[in-house]
Amino acid sequence: MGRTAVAFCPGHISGWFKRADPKNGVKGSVGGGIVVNKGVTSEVRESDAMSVQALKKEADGSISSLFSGSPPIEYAFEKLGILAEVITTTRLPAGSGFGLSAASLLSSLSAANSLFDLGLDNAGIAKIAHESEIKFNSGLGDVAALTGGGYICRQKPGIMGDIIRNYDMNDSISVISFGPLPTESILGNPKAMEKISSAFREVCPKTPAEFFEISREFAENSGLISERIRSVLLKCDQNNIPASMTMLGEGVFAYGKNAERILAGFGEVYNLNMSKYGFETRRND
Ligand SMILES: Nc1ncnc2c1ncn2[C@@H]1O[C@H](COP(=O)(O)OP(=O)(O)O)[C@@H](O)[C@H]1O
Ligand SMILES: CC(C)(COP(=O)(O)O)[C@@H](O)C(=O)O
Repeated sequence: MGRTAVAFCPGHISGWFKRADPKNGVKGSVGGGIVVNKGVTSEVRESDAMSVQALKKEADGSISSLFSGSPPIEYAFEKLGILAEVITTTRLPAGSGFGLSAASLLSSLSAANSLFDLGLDNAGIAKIAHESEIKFNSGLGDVAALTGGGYICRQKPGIMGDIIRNYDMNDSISVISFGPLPTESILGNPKAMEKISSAFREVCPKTPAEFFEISREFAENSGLISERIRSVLLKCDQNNIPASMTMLGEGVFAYGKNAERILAGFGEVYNLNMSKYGFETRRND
């Protein structure tokens, strides 16, 4: 069996976003989100063929297969001229607004950097990951968000854009997901993106409460809230629990110690905390 390397990248829940104006040349988005402590662990193994296997860790600790093949990762590895067997593992549901496309890219590239001694730094890895996300419409701002931790406000697009990071989101974040909302299906829908742009406000939160207020106002104006999301949001409102829709996934994220109990009435709840750190470049240590 060939040599292997392993790396982790946190997830990222977007609360609000807007695609950046391509006129300024830098592709991506502006908006706000939370870097969360659960994400993707990637194992990269030397191989004479490229392959990607995505696995999910279930609540009982068992491992199930999510899917095989990941165009964004395969593209990034091809750009680097490397072949490898990549195995990603996550506790979180794919395609559900946790930024797992970005997290799987960053963790697998970080592990590859170590395994093949590529000499890339954080910015070098983020650049390739961001380029892959944009090419496959699998995300716009998650890579930039995951270059650090906290709850954030991205004021300029791209991985070198201005990002305000706050770190006082100390209570738990509970999330329920009713199923995937393939990011590309929204980003590739001009009408949906027009409504999303009109819902966007150029404001940045100073507190966790403000973060959820901005997120919720955006979600309400985005046209994306489904009936199932609406029923969860109403229950959270009745219990004074800050909550909004996970962007882009058919789910709800809610804040504070009482949130888990309220969300549990609707299905499986993922318990998360804000992560103080983003992805870490594994060097050839
Ligand atoms: N855990 C994962 N492992 C490997 N590739 C992934 C993973 N999650 C997402 N991807 C890749 O990113 C693409 C888009 O995923 P997306 O719907 O954006 O998920 P998310 O909303 O969690 O970012 C997927 O089709 C897949 O190619
Ligand atoms: C919201 C989204 C465009 C997609 O996020 P996800 O579905 O989690 O990949 C994100 O990349 C952002 O720019 O904020």
